[in-house]
Amino acid sequence: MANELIRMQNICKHYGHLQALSNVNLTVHENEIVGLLGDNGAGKSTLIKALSGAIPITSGDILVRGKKVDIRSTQDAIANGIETIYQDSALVPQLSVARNLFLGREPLVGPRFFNRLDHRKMDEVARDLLKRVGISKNIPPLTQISSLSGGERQAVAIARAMFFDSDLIVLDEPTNNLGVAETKGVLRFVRHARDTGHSCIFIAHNIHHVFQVVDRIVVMRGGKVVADDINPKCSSVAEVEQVITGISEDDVSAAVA
Ligand SMILES: Nc1ncnc2c1ncn2[C@@H]1O[C@H](COP(=O)(O)OP(=O)(O)OP(=O)(O)O)[C@@H](O)[C@H]1O
Repeated sequence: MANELIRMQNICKHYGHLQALSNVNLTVHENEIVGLLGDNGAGKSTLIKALSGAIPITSGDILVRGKKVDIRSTQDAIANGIETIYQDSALVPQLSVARNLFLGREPLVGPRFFNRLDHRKMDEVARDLLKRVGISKNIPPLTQISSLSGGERQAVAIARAMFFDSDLIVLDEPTNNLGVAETKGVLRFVRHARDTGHSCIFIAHNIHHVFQVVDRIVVMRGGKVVADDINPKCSSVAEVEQVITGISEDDVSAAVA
């Protein structure tokens, strides 16, 4: 088993009286893709938001490579090697692909106080990166994000996480609303991310997509982890669906009879 990268330990989150997470434990190893599944309201997004610094947790610990860390903001998460890509990817539609790849971390040239954005470097890196993730053909780095398809946008967001060498890339519903070819592209990038030494947490409602890429499946229900070691190679989609809903085929037959 590879080394442990991230450990979320006894995580609790209350929204007022509602307990969205109760004593959740989640571990991700180096070079591992973990699929996080659960029905609506199971607590997946809350857990991921806690890991990415978007919301504070009520109690619990987050450890990176065995060391306790304090993640209170997106910057804290990024500094700890955790990059989260949401459904809408947090890209700026009016800016180019190259600018979006460097958003908030743009390289500068020129003397201090008189420096300016290093467009040439951004273009060079963007061209190389797009080629590496396989979307260079029709997309020059100066293309505006607004003219890209959903899948291409996801690819740019994943490329950004890979370029900044995030240890963990969290993908929240990356295949939602995507066509067949675009979905294939995103799944390919996820595999590519693992093959180049990154780990991923992959959240999706479409279990078939999850089965295609992940090494291990974790299931949440009612704010708790109810299974954390499902091997997609040894389980069927129907079995995992049962774990997600907590309802067995026998229960369904009995209710219908
Ligand atoms: N900002 C909030 N304020 C109050 N309650 C919230 C808030 N965000 C989420 N919740 C509640 O916390 C619980 C877990 O929600 P969460 O969004 O984490 O579930 P999820 O598994 O991501 O669901 P989905 O797949 O529908 O996105 C739900 O009961 C939800 O209503």
